[in-house]
Amino acid sequence: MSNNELSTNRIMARQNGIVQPLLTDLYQITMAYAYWKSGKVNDVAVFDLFFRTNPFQGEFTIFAGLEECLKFLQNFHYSDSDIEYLMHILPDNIEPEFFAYLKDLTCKDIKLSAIEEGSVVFPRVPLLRIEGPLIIAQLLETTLLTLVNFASLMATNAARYRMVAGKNVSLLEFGLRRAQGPDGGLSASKYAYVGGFDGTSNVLAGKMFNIPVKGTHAHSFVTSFSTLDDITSVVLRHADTHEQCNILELSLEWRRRISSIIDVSPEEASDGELAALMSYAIAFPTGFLALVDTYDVKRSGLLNFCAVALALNDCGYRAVGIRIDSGDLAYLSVLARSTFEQIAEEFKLPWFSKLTIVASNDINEETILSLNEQGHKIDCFGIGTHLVTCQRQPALGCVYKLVEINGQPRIKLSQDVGKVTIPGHKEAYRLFGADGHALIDLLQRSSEPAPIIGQKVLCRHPFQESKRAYVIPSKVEHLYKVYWSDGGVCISPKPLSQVRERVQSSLRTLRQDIKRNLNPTPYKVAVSDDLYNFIHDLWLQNAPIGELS
Ligand SMILES: Nc1ncnc2c1ncn2[C@@H]1O[C@H](COP(=O)(O)OP(=O)(O)OP(=O)(O)O)[C@@H](O)[C@H]1O
Ligand SMILES: O=P(O)(O)OC[C@H]1O[C@H](OP(=O)(O)OP(=O)(O)O)[C@H](O)[C@@H]1O
Ligand SMILES: O=C(O)c1cccnc1
Ligand SMILES: [Mg+2]
Repeated sequence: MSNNELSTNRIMARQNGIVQPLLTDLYQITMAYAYWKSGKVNDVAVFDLFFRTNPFQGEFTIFAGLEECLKFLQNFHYSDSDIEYLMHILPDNIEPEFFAYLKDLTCKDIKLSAIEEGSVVFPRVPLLRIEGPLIIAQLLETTLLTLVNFASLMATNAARYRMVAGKNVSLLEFGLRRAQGPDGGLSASKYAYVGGFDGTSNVLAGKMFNIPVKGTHAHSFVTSFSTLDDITSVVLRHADTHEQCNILELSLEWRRRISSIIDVSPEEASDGELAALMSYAIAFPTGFLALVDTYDVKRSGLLNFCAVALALNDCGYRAVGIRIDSGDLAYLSVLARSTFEQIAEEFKLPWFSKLTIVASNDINEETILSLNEQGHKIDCFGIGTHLVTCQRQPALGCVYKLVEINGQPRIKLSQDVGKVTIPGHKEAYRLFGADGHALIDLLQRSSEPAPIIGQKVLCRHPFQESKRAYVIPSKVEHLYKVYWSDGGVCISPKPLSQVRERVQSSLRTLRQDIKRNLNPTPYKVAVSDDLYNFIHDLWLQNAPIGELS
């Protein structure tokens, strides 16, 4: 086995067990029977998978889910129990030979071309092109859509959070408890990472996808302690000397000493909270990151945290930081940072001023933008609900449309021009300007020669005759590669970390005005002159001529 095959096997090894041929809509199977019955077994189809509108009122989308689509093709097979179940639910008149046909079905005759996973993509440009026997290509529709739609929506959402947060802030995904069920939660963690998050609290996602797992602790850990008597073990060995340190005595002493600096009386601070933080510090002396908003950040949490952090320092350990999960996150983060700076200055501990401040609590894109405007000192956002449920737009509208059958183009007409499909077997090219930015995506008929660097190309709006422009590309990127043919994967999927890097490098090719949050400029998607005429001839051929009476 070659290295390439080995790495393909490693990456392709795991897929969520519910992704299987029956994870589809019933109509795919009933259509398959009707196709089979009407002698269409040898028909060859081309389907395009694309979306019509970018999500989140934005002007770009991140394409994700390709690796899972390839795993699905690789594993596509109806088991005996699948066939039994289908026999049970389909009408009695279904011919038994159809089930024998299904039993042997695999994706060996399918060819899948796709844009690279992690790329920025735009409306109407197919993300996937599926060619092969009509019946099997049809049977793939729903599963491919469910694998691409949520993955791309999540990756786009995460990339948008990354853009507003900036590259110096760390982003953690905390959404499992709020996600659309266990599968939604698992996919959300995976594609949040692809979109630019740094880690997840979801342990299974960490194991399955090799994503860094991170976290702090919950309020329950603090509220489970009521008094200082609740702490049974107070001893921590010094990191270097291994001498025993009494964390309780040290923390109480520090709390008394720093209370005047912070201007909070130790009597106001919660002893239960101090007991909890000391216990956490003893359990994780090298990873002490404490939740400080259980009672009152200013009057209790910060004082208790700093006392325990200084006690840990006496034992040779450096605390990591705090998490704030309620209140005014701008104000409280600034307050926390200035407290850390005061202590750093007073006790000549420069690292204390750099302690990490994590913020969480119903954060969304707008909250981050607003916090940026106000000024804050947050190093890390922990984000759950809005991220994983894509609350601002809960679905991406990818569709799967037949564009060619047995070499003949197919068009789906609609009163809504935006919904008319672009027929035929096509290629997509991204044309870049001299400054390195992507200028336009161009769809052409596959029979046309590719655009050439330095040569003028006429780019036309697919439906509005007067909208056209000449483009002289400085670089031309052919967007499709064949990822699956002859029953196997042709290009090894990249590790997730590389797909994540691809997202950022692909986003860098977009002009800033296309990426901005408010009223972004649309990116242009065009068709060649040849494809334009092809669409419109076919449109006229297929649109019935009405009669006025
Ligand atoms: N400075 C800020 N600017 C804008 N939004 C903020 C700021 N600070 C916090 N928020 C957001 O405001 C909301 C505050 O939530 P909420 O009204 O539930 O208050 P809370 O602080 O969680 O109260 P509680 O103590 O009851 O938990 C959250 O969505 C939070 O992300
Ligand atoms: O707010 P999200 O973006 O969804 O982030 C995850 C939230 O989950 C946790 O607590 P949880 O919300 O379960 O309880 P709490 O609101 O009482 O802290 C955590 O403290 C965050 O607040
Ligand atoms: O680790 C955390 O702080 C965390 C994890 C999940 C949800 N909220 C917070
Ligand atoms: Mg909450």
